[in-house]
Amino acid sequence: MKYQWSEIFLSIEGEAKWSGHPTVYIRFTRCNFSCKGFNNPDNIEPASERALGFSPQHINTISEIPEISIGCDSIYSWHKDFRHLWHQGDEHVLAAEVTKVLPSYGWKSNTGQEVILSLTGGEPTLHAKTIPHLLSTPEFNQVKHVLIETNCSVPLSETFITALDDWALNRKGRITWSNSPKLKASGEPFDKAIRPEIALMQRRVTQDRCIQYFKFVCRNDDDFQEVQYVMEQYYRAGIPRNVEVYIMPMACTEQQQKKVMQDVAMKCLEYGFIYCHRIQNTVFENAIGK
Ligand SMILES: Nc1nc2[nH]cc(C(=O)O)c2c(=O)[nH]1
Ligand code: SF4
Ligand SMILES: [Mg+2]
Repeated sequence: MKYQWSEIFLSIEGEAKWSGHPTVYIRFTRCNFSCKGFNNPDNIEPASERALGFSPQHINTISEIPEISIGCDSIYSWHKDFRHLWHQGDEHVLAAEVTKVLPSYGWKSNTGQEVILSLTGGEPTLHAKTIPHLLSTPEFNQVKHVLIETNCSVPLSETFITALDDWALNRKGRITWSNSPKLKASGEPFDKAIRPEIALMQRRVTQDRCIQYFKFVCRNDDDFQEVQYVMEQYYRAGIPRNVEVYIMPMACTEQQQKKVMQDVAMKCLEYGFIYCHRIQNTVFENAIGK
């Protein structure tokens, strides 16, 4: 099967439940959203040279991309102007790239710590038809924990869920659904962004093999109120009220994160949500490949 990705890297998980855990990321290409509203009060076109501070055409490899500070910080994985930087190949080519970045101890360290395989993007569920085949490739025999970093807005097929469930049962593995539904501030329309039936579908992966949480990007009280409203829609549809809800400061850069993190942390205490720092911003300046 054919795969298309923009980067593969090893880092510590920077966000939410598995923060700090060793993780290999496959950043797939394409997204169904563009999230132009993030960190963009002046409504600048995020793919323009004015917003980026550089022209994508002049970039030859992904590591040359400077810090992105407006819009989606993963724009290079889905915007057509970055297409020349993408990679493609079959599952063996992709798995070989993953193996290159894996720590010398492989998928499990001597202390028993598992390396998470994070499928991110872009929107990784747009590749759902090919993901089960990828997970069954022999190079991934030792993978025990797959994290799907999704915006929870792309319908999931019965076939995909069954395949993930079979993989988890046979492998004694786990699937984490890391959901980042987009609020109004992202610029995406509510009815496209908030799809409780998709979150419910995720839970059809057998319960003891399935972890699910929600993670929202906030900067002010309006955003927190919207999270409350949005979660109510998920609860009504059948998502249990004890599901973990994380709030991340709206920030592409560490500077932006620093500016709002204290307010966001205090609001988390007020509303009863879990504060979620973007560790990769603080530790690695949100650099590409970290
Ligand atoms: N360290 C690190 N953690 C992450 N968690 C989610 C990420 C993403 O961009 O999907 C990400 C990322 O890009 N880097
Ligand atoms: S859904 Fe995620 S990857 Fe897609 S544009 Fe929005 S922030 Fe970027
Ligand atoms: Mg990132």
